[in-house]
Amino acid sequence: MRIGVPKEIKDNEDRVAITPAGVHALVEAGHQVFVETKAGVGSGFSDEDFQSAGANIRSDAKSTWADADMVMKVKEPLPSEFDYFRSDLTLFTYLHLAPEPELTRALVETGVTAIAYETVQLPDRSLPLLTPMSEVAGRMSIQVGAHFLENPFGGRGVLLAGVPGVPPARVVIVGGGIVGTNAARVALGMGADVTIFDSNARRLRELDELFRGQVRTVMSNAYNLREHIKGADLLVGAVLIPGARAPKLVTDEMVQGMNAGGVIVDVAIDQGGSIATIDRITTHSDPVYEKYGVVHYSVANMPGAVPRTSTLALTNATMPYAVRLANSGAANAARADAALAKGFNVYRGKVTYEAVATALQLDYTELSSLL
Ligand SMILES: NC(=O)C1=CN([C@@H]2O[C@H](COP(=O)(O)OP(=O)(O)OC[C@H]3O[C@@H](n4cnc5c(N)ncnc54)[C@H](O)[C@@H]3O)[C@@H](O)[C@H]2O)C=CC1
Ligand SMILES: CC(=O)C(=O)O
Repeated sequence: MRIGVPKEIKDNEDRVAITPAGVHALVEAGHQVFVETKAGVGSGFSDEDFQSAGANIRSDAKSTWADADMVMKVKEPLPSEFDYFRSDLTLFTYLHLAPEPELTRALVETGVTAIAYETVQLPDRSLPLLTPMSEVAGRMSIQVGAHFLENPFGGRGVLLAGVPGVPPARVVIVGGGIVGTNAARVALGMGADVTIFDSNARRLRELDELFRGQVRTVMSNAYNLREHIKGADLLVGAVLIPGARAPKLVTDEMVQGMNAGGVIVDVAIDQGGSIATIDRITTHSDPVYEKYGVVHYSVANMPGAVPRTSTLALTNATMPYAVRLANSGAANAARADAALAKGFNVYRGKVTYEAVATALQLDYTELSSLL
């Protein structure tokens, strides 16, 4: 198979979908790999590094897409990339289609086989290709929050840890999965007072054990959220219902109850956001805006700011699946691997992931009926 890896074009997105080690694995298995020039530079990989591993360097995005049977990316294609879509193309990347009707329509109309990293799901319900970036974004959410809590950056001027005689900042995390757990770990490490919400009682028990009672675990419902968000300094949105639009759990009124100069980091923005006052996706170039006196941060590609760590972590997870797709072709790989089949969001012009179809009010077709 011919695999194309374009340079990412989203604002400050310096991750790349493959490393020289990944190129080596694919070439060893008998495939050809085209990497767009400078695609890896932001992650510390030069064209020569890729060439030495066996890649063919392409001078532009057009030929990288056009000559490939499968394109591997990090972020969802932007409108300028829709022209490259075609029915004999497999696209393997983050897609987050539930809040993206335009992209979904383009994939359906062109018949691309669109496999989303974020919905590949193992039998234990874990999401192996989302997890590494959720680990990164969860850890980053607290460091970003601490930064914007500083007075010169619009915050109320509190130190997460406080100091002897002055209490620590209050951090509230909504969603106790991978993002939430990693956020809690860093917030605790920095000395903050941490409260974590989840709607799953078993998860709350696990968190209580994991953090040995050092974080407050609270059942997620509107009443409890209102009580605990009141007076919070930093609020992290970290919920997920795989493939679906994020539920808006935090209302305008709850945000108004936060301390003035508090900060919201809505990591779940890539699925549409979980906080009512988050009304736009922000970028690394212009990451925050203010509403009700609270700083709002809603960057949908947070790990793109730490590309070296993120590219290595992401490709550790994606490459075994990429090799399987290249060796067998998309349809056979899906037949052989139920976890990978869950990644198929659009196939043969149909939406094959139910939560995406529901979010966008489109018809849903079971993948197995098309394979
Ligand atoms: N902005 C960015 O750059 C990035 C965003 N993300 C996003 O972060 C979000 C969270 O991802 P993960 O932690 O990996 O998901 P996860 O599946 O590990 O955790 C989600 C948690 O939300 C909980 N949840 C579901 N409904 C809830 C409710 N009503 N109230 C409270 N909790 C509820 C679930 O029980 C689960 O524990 C996803 O949207 C993911 O795509 C991940 C990485 C980077
Ligand atoms: C998960 C995701 O969308 C990201 O890492 O950018």
